[in-house]
Amino acid sequence: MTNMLILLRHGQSEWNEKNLFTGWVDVRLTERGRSEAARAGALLAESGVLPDVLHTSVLSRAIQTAHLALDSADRLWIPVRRSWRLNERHYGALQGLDKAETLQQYGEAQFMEWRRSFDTPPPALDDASEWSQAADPRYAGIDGERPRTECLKDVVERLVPYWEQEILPDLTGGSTVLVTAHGNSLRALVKHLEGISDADIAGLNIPTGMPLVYEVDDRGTPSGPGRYLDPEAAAAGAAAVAAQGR
Ligand SMILES: O=C(O)[C@@H](CO)OP(=O)(O)O
Repeated sequence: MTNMLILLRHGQSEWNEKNLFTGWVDVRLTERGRSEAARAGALLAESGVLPDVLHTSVLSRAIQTAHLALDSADRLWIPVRRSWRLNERHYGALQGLDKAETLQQYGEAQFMEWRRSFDTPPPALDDASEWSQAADPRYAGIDGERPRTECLKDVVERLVPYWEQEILPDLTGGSTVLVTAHGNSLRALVKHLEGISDADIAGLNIPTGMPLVYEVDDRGTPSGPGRYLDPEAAAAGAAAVAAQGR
């Protein structure tokens, strides 16, 4: 049996607009981000890909995106699961820094190593930082696992168990699943789904607010690469993400 999986990065956030490293900082959508999310839901409705269950991160921008998209698709009523395991990659001490200034200060090689290498995390974020999540009640239950920085490899390691134990059973049970998450948590999931190498994943960028659809078999293997419902806009959006900081 084939099962439908929709991946959706949140719409433009306040910190995407300001060009700041975001990670686990809980910023909201901009006006543009809200319309991207609503349009994503309209695309789902037009294509007849209607979600039966939603999995989101615990960050507000992904939750807002899901709500707006499901509202346009008239599917606000579907069951919802939330997990920190779908959160954006924790950006460590880069959280809150301007991308262009960081590029200028540290140079292209270091900047890209932090942004897109598979296994080099940025320096850890101090618990006393104003951008730390140390006192955030939503992470109270995961103290041993709450990161202070993460590379993409760390995200794969915390996300794949959630994919296997929580998302895949919904899919193989016959539900069309919508996952609303983030640029780097979705890069981790796409890497796992499509078997992309540690080196090649550096070149993959996920645009904001663009539904990416997979047909997945009962073992979780997709029939082919993901298909954006609006490929042209998705390519332009991905190029804009790749160019951030420049
Ligand atoms: O700042 C972030 O958390 C991410 C996604 O917005 O940025 P980048 O694309 O640079 O990894």
